[in-house]
Amino acid sequence: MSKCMSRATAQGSVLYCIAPQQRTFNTLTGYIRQPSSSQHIRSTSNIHCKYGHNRQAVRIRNQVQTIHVHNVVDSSGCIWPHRHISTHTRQRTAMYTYTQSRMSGINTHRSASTLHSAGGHVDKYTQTDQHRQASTVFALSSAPGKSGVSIIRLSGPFAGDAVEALTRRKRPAPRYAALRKLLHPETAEVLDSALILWFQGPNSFTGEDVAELHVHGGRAVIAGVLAALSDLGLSSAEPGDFSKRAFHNGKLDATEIEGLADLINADTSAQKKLALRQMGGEMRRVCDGLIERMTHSLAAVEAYIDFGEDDLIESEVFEQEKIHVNDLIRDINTHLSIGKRGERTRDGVRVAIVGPPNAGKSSLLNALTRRAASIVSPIPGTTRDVVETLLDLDGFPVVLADTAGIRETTDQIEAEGVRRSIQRIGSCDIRVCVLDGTELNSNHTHSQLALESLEKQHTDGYGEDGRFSTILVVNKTDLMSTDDRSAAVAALQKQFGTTAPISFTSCRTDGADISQLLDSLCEAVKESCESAVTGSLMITQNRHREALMQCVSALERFSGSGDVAIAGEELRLAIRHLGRITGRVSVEEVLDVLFADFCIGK
Ligand SMILES: Nc1nc2c(ncn2[C@@H]2O[C@H](COP(=O)(O)OP(=O)(O)OP(=O)(O)O)[C@@H](O)[C@H]2O)c(=O)[nH]1
Repeated sequence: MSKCMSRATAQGSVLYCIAPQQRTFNTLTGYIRQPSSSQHIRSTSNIHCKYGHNRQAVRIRNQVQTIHVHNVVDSSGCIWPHRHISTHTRQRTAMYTYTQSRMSGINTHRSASTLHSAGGHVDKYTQTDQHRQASTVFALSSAPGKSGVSIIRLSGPFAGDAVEALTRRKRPAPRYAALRKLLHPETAEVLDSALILWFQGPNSFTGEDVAELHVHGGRAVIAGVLAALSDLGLSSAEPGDFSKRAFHNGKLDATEIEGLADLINADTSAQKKLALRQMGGEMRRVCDGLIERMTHSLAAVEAYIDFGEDDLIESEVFEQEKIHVNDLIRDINTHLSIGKRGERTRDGVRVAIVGPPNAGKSSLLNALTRRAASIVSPIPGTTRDVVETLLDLDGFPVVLADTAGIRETTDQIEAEGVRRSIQRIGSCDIRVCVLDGTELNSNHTHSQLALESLEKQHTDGYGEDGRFSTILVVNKTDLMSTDDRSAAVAALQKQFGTTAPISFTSCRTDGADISQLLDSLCEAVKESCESAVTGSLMITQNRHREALMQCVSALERFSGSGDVAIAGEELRLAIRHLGRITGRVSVEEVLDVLFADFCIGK
């Protein structure tokens, strides 16, 4: 085996490393406790060692099979003991530590040969050590870019050591902020003065050891600290890494993680409230309650299958459980019947402004958003496609869409726009149908066509929640007389009934009057979300809805089944569907209940 000698120098210290020339051997870093010195020594080859804070270690990165590190000689002539280091190919990082007490026993002024013959100061290599650094992740947890303070978060078994290596002091007491200087572990360069928070696992967000470094939010500071952590052998966190660790350590379930993501993305107060509720575990509690009930039923059915013939379990058990399951179906359907309020609050209520050309739809969108989001012109058919913009209406998120004016046309592009408008009428939550008040009483064909499209898409004008989900807007009131208004109301009520909300607006460029419409729209938007913010259950994602619906289907099959074994399978399937929402369900749960409730084995 060929050997190479690397000579490392830095600020007057010299370290000689003699190591085999291994194909896969890339980097060797060491933390050598040296009370008299904390200088960093960088090798001229790809090996480098340094004087670190509290212990000596030799870390080998990359995929290394066998490393022989022979004489390591420091500047004072000491030869560090011979060692033979073997690692696995799959181990990315191996770490060999020398305890403080043993190192302090080494007389650094003794001759090289004396020390060499003394030999054997290597601590036992532990499997855990190999993975500690690599399995510890770090990331900038606050928004990137310049800021007053930025937070870098570390999570994993090496988090505390990393803090000590950066500060060259003991880690702070858990949950107490401590002001510390951060120093580069190799160069001792001052990186920043930071506030450090230490959370001893499992009492942390991820359930692991976690440290937060509150550094000054300059780009160079952040880059310096991140590079130092990388130099320490820690891994950069993947997106969602911290939450994933929290999930795997049982700190958060899937719905709470979704709530956390929603909270971070919340733009309006309603979205924030909804996210906080979900993050607080409301969905989990509902699901856990339902799963518990199903698990009891399954336990009873399983017991009947296994012991029914021996008359240990009464034969009515199956029928009794069917009653319980029917109650479950009713309860889940109640949750589903609340509609898409949670999803609307999370993703925004879809409001479409529809109507004939030139009625003032784009003008209205601009007045509502208070910016020129859509092109306004006296030429009919200006808007060709759906123009979407986001609006915060009294804390509720709204996706407001301007659409092409509905009319018969031979222009292919405009016809496509009209098709999209009609499609939007059918798919949105609330329709705002804008009509030109000056043309309404003259049986204007375009207005009629737009109103007919509304009726076709939404036969009676009532939405899934049983409320009239279309607001009729009579625009250009600045050009209308009082008699015109009364006639417009009469005409619209004749077509849509007296409960149809009608608003009068004027979108003149020199001052819009849309207050009446704003009130109606706010009310409609609130109504379409409200129970999600205040009510008992919020289904915020389509996947929740689908899982609940699949669960109900399986429960219905259970109820309809005459075969207890098949019915048991359906119940198991129903539990699995519900378990997918929270990401937690296991066979053990069923076994636990089975044995606890029936005392089998007596
Ligand atoms: N006097 C008056 N004019 C208005 C009012 N609202 C809109 N207009 C004018 O009506 C014309 C058409 O307005 P738009 O907002 O482009 O109408 P639209 O419904 O989007 O038209 P299309 O793009 O063809 O569908 C423009 O000249 C506007 O300035 C209003 O309340 N009063």
